[in-house]
Formats: sequence, C-alpha cells, structure tokens
Amino acid sequence: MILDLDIGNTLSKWRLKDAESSEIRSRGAVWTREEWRPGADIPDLDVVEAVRISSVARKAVLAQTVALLQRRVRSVHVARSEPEALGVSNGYREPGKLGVDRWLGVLAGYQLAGGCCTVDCGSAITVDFVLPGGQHLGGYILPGLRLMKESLKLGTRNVAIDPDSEADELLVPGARTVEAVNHGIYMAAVSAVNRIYSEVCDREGVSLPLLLTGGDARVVSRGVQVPHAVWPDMVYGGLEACFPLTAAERAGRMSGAPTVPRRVPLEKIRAGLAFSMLL
Ligand SMILES: Nc1ncnc2c1ncn2[C@@H]1O[C@H](COP(=O)(O)OP(=O)(O)O)[C@@H](O)[C@H]1O
Ligand SMILES: CC(C)(COP(=O)(O)O)[C@@H](O)C(=O)NCCC(=O)O
Ligand SMILES: [K+]
Repeated sequence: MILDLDIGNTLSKWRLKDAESSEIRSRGAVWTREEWRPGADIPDLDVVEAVRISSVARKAVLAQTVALLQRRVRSVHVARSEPEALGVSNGYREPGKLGVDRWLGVLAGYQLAGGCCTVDCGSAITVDFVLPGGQHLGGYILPGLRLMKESLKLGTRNVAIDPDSEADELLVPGARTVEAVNHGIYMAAVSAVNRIYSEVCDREGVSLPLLLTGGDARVVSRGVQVPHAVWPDMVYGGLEACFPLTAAERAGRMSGAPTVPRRVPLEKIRAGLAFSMLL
C-alpha cells in the first residue's frame, strides 16, 4: 500500500492506495497536531511500503512525522516546491517559499488540463495560475471561510456554513448575526474567486480551466459562475505526478481526476468583468 499524506494547517488528510490496482482503499483526516502517533485515527503502517507527503504545517510537525514514518516504512517521499517540475516553471521569486500544497495543485492541474487556474479552499483560500506553456504566474492568498469567521469574534465561530446550502440562500442579506456573518464571508470568498479568475484571464488573454479543491471546495463551488471542476484529490494528484509509483501513475493517470471543465470563450469572461465593473 501507498500512504499519501496531505498535512494542512487545520487537517491532516490521508489515503491508502493499492500499489497494484491503483485503487483507493481507505481515507481519513485528523486535526493537524504537534505530535502524531499511529492510533485509532490513522492507518496501520504495517501494510505501507511507501509514503508521499505534502506538508505546510510547522517544520517541527513535518520532521516529527518523517522521523516516525522512517522507522516503519522503507521509502518516504517529501514533496518540495521547486523552480521547475513536470513542464511547469514556478512563478515565485523564491520558488521554495511557495506553499507545497499550492505547487502540487498546480502540477496536478497542469498535467490534467494544461494551463489552468487552481483554487484550494482550506484554512486559507489560495488561487494560482499556470499558462498553457507551463509558466506559473504566482497567485493570491486570502483567509479561508473558517478563519474569516473566527477573526470576527461575534460568537458565531461554531456555526458553520451548511455545506448543503445553495449559493442563492447564502448570498442574500442576513437577518441574524450568524446569517450576516456566514453570508458576508461567503460573499467575500466567492466574489474574490470570480473576480480574480476573470481579471487574470483578461490580463493574460486566455480562458483557463478552473479547478477547485479543499475542505470548503463544494460550498464555494456553488457560488462560482464559470464552469469548473471540484477535484478533492488534487494535492494527492500532484504527489502522484511527482513520485509515480504505480503503473497507472507512470502512465500519467491521477486517481479521481475530473473531466476537464469546458472552456468559456474569453469574450464572455471579459463581458462579465466589464459588467461587474459598471456596478
Ligand atoms: N469536517 C470538517 N472538519 C474541519 N473542517 C472542515 C470540515 N469540513 C469542511 N471543513 C472546512 O475545511 C477547512 C479545512 O479544509 P482543508 O482543505 O483540510 O484545510 P487545510 O488544508 O488548511 O488543513 C476548514 O477550515 C473548514 O472551513
Ligand atoms: C497559503 C497556505 C497557508 C495554504 O495552506 P492551507 O490553507 O492549505 O493549510 C500554504 O500554502 C502556505 O503555508 N504557503 C506558504 C506561503 C506561500 O505560499 O506564499
Ligand atoms: K488552502
């Protein structure tokens, strides 16, 4: 079995993948923590022959995790942001400073769709762009839905946005504090994603497929106007592309990859942008 780990600021996600069949056997998530020991909530390491890790948690968390895994597993691969990989040039002035989850998302997106826009809705919401030739432009970082809510300190931190709500319900004026907060932060997140996407496509003169991932991808997706795909395993896709271990991975196939979303004509994106600027 292959253990894939995606250690975010809030949650550490894992999945076990069968090295022979390439099937995903199980998956889970635990709160990201300083100390991380195999227990009821993480998989049995006896069946694991290789581990692939993406981590944006504090250095000590990664060091602890790697030390623990190296005692039990033969090969442990840790992803890093590089100046260039798999046809993509990192757009950061200091490439190593780009969050590795963003880098892996971009690599997965590029392998799937060529030039694209990748959005990761987790603790932070990040939006990254890579052009059809493989140039990554850099991106945007804004607080995630939960972080925005917690920063307001209005006693609403424990009332999450219902992930099954429709965008229509979440965009109307709130008539209670908790609604005003939830609708406000939702409006902030989806407006930012819509605007950033349109601005950059306009500026670069290209309509790019849009891909969403992260814990809040499903709810953000409902407020995103352009056709797009939700890809929960996008960061894992980057790990597969960087460290291919199975036959399918070596052939360039990533588990759970969505069909590439339809490209909107650039004129339509520009018309939407011009209209929103009039308001
Ligand atoms: N079951 C859940 N537990 C915790 N957070 C969740 C859950 N479902 C959705 N979320 C949302 O997803 C975010 C965490 O998403 P994730 O992509 O795992 O973040 P990160 O990679 O930063 O750890 C939280 O900030 C929260 O808004
Ligand atoms: C921006 C992030 C905090 C997002 O992390 P996440 O919300 O997925 O936990 C992470 O990608 C990170 O720590 N990046 C380093 C800074 C940068 O990318 O510029
Ligand atoms: K994120």
